[in-house]
Amino acid sequence: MRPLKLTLAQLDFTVGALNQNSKTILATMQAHQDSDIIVFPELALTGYPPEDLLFREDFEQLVAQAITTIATAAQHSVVVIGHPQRVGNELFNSVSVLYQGQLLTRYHKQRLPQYGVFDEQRYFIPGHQTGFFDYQGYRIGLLICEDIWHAEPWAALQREKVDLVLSLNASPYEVDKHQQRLHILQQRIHEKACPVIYVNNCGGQDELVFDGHSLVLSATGELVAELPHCEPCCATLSYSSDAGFSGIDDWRPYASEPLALIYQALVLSVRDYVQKNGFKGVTLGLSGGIDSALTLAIAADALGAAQVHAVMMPFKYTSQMSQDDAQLQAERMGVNYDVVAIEPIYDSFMQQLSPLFGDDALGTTTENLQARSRGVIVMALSNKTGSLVLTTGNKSELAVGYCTLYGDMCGGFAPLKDIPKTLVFALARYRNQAQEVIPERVITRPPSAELAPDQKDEDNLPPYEVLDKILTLYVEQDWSAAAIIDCGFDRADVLRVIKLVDINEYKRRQGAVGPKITSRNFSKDRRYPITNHFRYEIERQLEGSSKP
Ligand SMILES: Nc1ncnc2c1ncn2[C@@H]1O[C@H](COP(=O)(O)OP(=O)(O)OC[C@H]2O[C@@H]([n+]3cccc(C(=O)O)c3)[C@H](O)[C@@H]2O)[C@@H](O)[C@H]1O
Ligand SMILES: Nc1ncnc2c1ncn2[C@@H]1O[C@H](COP(=O)(O)OP(=O)(O)OP(=O)(O)O)[C@@H](O)[C@H]1O
Ligand SMILES: NC(=O)CC[C@H](N)C(=O)O
Repeated sequence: MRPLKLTLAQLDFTVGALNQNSKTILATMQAHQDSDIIVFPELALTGYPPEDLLFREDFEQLVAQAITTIATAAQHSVVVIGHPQRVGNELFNSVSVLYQGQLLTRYHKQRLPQYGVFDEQRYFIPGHQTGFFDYQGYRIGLLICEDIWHAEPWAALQREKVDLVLSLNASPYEVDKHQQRLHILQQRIHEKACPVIYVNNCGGQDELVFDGHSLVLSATGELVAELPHCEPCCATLSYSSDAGFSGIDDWRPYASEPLALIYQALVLSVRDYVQKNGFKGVTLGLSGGIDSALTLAIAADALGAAQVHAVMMPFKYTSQMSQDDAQLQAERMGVNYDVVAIEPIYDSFMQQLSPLFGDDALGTTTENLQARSRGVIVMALSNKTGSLVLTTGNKSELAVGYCTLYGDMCGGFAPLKDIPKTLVFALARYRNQAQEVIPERVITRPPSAELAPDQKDEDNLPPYEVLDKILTLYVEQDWSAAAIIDCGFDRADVLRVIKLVDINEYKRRQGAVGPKITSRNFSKDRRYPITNHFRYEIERQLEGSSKP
C-alpha cells in the first residue's frame, strides 16, 4: 500500500460565519490538493460552540448547502469535516467524509460533554454507531473530541481493525490541558495500539480559547508531531502501515513553559475578540498598578501598539509614582497615551449630591464615585472611537467583589478575569523577561486601589498569597470551610472570604466576559445562584449559631 498524505487543518473557525468558514475550508482544500486526506476540527463549518444557533432552521439550511458545496469541491482529496447534521427530528454533532461529490461516510459523536463549559446535550442526540471508512487500502476510524476521553468508542473502532484514527476536536485551553490530552491519547493507545491524528480548533471564541496544539501519536504512543500552541496553521505528513509517520513538513516544538502558554492564550483571546467583533482597537484605564499594566502588555502584543489607547485618570489620591509609571510603560510600549483628570468630574458629582448625602460618613461611596467617573470616561472614548474598553479586574478581585460595578468593571472584555492576582504578578514578570515593558516598581510595590489616602489592598483583604489559596480551594475545588480551616488557614479569614465570594455573585453576573484559563472560571464553569443562603448553613455548622 502506498503511503497516505494527510493534512491537519488546525485553523480558526468563527462561530456562525458559514460563508467565511466555507471559504477557509475551500482555500485549504485548494492549497493542499496533493494530500490524500484533509482533516478539519469538530464543527469546523459552524465554529464551536454554535450554541442556540443550532435551534434555527435557517442556520441548518445554510449548513446543508455548504456541505454540498464542499463535497463537490473535494475532487483531489478526501475531506473530513465536522458540522451539525439533522436526521429526522434528531440533531447530531457529526463528521462527514466527502470525496468527489460523494459522502463516503458520516459519523455522529457518541459522547456529548455536559459539564464545565460544555452544553452539548442541550442540542444534540448521541450517536450509537462506530464511524470509519476505507481508502487506498487503509481503514480509517473517526472520533469526535469527547469520544476519545472514554474507553468504549476507541475500543469499538479497534474491533473494526482500523489502521489509523482521526480525532476531530474543539478542545478549549486551560492550564495543563495539553498534558491531559496527551495522557488521554496515550491511555487509549495503551488499551489498544493504534496511531492517532488529533486535530484541534485554534482561535478565541468569547470566553473560550481553542489553543490548537494538535497532536500526532504513533501506534506505540510516541508523540510524533505537535502543532503550535495558539497559532492557526496546517501541517502535512505521510503515513504508511509499514513505516508509520514521516515527512512532517511544518512541525515546530511549541513553547512549553506554563506561563508562556497562558500568556499566548490571553493574547490570542484578546486579538480574536477584538477582531471578530469588529472593533478598531482597545481603550483602557492605566493606573500605574499591575493589573492594568499586564492588561496593556497583552493588548499591545495582541493588536499592535497603534491599536491601543491607555488613559491615566488621576485624582488627588493618585501618587506621582503611579502617574510616572503609567507614562513610562505607555512610552516603552509605544501605545497611544492620554491623561484625563477626574477631579472636576468627581467634584461636580459631589456638589450635586452633597445635599442628599447629609452629614454621615460616606465610606465607599466616594471611592466608587472615583471609579465610576473613570468608567464614564473610558466608555465615552469607546463610543467616540469605536474601540473596545478592556476592563482590568483579576479573578481574585472578582471573587471577593473588590471592584466597582459600573466603575472599574466598566468594559466589554476582561482579559484577566480568570487570572488570580498571584498569577498576574508571575505573568508580568514573564512578559518582562523578553523586554522590560512593565516598570519594575509596578511589580514590586504593594497593590493599592488608590481610592483613599495611603490605601493598600491588604488593608481590606488577606495577603494575596493567602487569599488565592483559599479561593482555589473554595471556588475551584469545592472544599468546605472546615476543611480549609483544617489546612491551617485563619478561621476568620476563611469565613470572610467565603462570605465575600457568595455575596458577590451579583457583581460577577454583570461583569464582562473574559478568557477561561483555569479549570473553573467564573462563568459557565461555575453557575451559582445570586440569592443564596448556603453561607448561613456553613456558619451554623462551624459555630453552632442559628441564622435565618
Ligand atoms: N445582591 C445584589 N443584587 C444586585 N445588586 C446588589 C446586590 N447587592 C448589592 N447590590 C448593589 O451593588 C452596590 C454595591 O456595589 P458597588 O457599587 O460596586 O460597591 P461596593 O461593593 O460596596 O464597593 C466596591 C469595593 O471595591 C473596592 N474597589 C473598588 C474599585 C477598585 C478596586 C480595586 O482594587 O481594583 C477595589 C472598593 O474599595 C470597595 O471595597 C449596592 O449599592 C447595590 O446597589
Ligand atoms: N488613576 C487611574 N488612571 C487610570 N485608570 C485608573 C486609575 N485608577 C484606577 N484605574 C482603572 O481602574 C482599575 C482598577 O484600579 P485600582 O487601582 O482601583 O485597582 P487594581 O486592581 O490595583 O488595578 P491596578 O493594579 O491596575 O491599579 C485599573 O486597573 C484601571 O484600569
Ligand atoms: N468538544 C468537546 O467534546 C470537548 C470535550 C473534551 N473533553 C475536551 O475539552 O477536550
